[in-house]
Amino acid sequence: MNAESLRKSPNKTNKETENGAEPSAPISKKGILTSFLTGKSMDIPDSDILGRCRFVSEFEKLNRIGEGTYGIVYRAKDTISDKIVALKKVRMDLERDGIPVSSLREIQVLLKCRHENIVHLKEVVVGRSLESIFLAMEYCEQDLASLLDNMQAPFTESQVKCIMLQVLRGLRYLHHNFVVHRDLKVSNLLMTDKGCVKIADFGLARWFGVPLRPMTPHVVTLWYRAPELLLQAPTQTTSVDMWAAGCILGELLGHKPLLPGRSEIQQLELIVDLLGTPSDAIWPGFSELPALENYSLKQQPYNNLKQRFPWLSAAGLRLLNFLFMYDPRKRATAEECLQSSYFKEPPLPCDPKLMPTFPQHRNIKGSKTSAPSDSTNTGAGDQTNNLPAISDLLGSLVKKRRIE
Ligand SMILES: Nc1ncnc2c1ncn2[C@@H]1O[C@H](COP(=O)(O)OP(=O)(O)OP(=O)(O)O)[C@@H](O)[C@H]1O
Repeated sequence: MNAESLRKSPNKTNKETENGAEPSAPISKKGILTSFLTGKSMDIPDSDILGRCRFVSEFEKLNRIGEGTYGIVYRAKDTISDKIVALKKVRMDLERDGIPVSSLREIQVLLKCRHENIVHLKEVVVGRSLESIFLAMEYCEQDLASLLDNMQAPFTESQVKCIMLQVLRGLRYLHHNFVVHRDLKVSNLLMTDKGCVKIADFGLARWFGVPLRPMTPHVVTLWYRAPELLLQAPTQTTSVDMWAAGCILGELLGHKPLLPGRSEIQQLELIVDLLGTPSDAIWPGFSELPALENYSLKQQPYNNLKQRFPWLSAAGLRLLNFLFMYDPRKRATAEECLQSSYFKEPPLPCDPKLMPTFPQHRNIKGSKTSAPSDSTNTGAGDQTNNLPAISDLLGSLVKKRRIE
């Protein structure tokens, strides 16, 4: 496994846990699904809410740009508007209940999000068979993981600040709207050739509320996973995204992954090596966390962030320390980070438009791959009178799955 693929999925476990501790509600009827997808009342006719889906044959596949756990992503041209889009083919779980719950979540969250630092889901597109669904998203030329692996010179501090400000603005928007992303990492940060950073991949995202309900702890790719998740705290909040943001800031500043653990135990050890051993004094309730019943952390009294980043200003170190508060209740919020003096002192964040442009290696890398199976000519002209609504389509795919 090379650094790029490790960055993308280092020990990601249990990407979705339908049978875990998470409360769920049955989805089997079209109306319920419509309400799930839109958050609107179930008695509004589906077509009024969701409109009609276009067929994928209206898109010309250009090349494959990425493949994740839940789908293959293609660069494609919308032949009606001539615009370039990213077309993510949802990987169906035909052995089980059809459309993966992560894809339903991704559609549900993205349909409601509209922010320049969140990838924009333009529409849901269908293939010839009911089993093929595609997400047509705005196209971003780069993802940060591939960029970091391929760029000649590392980002300057002023570019790092520019990227982080955009990530934090995206997070502030999500958290204000009660969405926790839960899988923030450099490979899920995309960048346009205008220097605009977008948070992507909402397959693990959730709405949270008060009171906090238990969620499965095995989320967030290992390197970016917060200590409360590693120690199996039953509830999780937006602070898991903030820890991941701290790891991303460290990675951008240090030009390599900050905490590249190979197992959950090693991940905890790396955290303790960097930040010192937590205690009930700094993190009330720490010693009662479930994982500590069978395991004790090694003793390491020092915070080594300054040793790791000796050149970083006091404001930069303060920000990192704030993001790496062990106690999730004390950890920085996105809003607090945006106020940090680190972003107001030299070197100042560069203007996104002044970010350098990078070679679009992804457009070449995947070009040998075959077309999405439904992008062949399906006689779309004959079909346009009979387009299914998103809710009809998903309703027929979701058989008996229970989702939150
Ligand atoms: N809108 C987009 N524009 C350009 N590239 C994209 C876009 N969306 C996704 N990609 C590329 O496709 C890859 C996989 O996409 P995505 O992360 O959404 O899939 P996934 O199956 O949910 O992945 P993972 O296994 O990381 O959870 C990304 O790393 C990125 O390189």
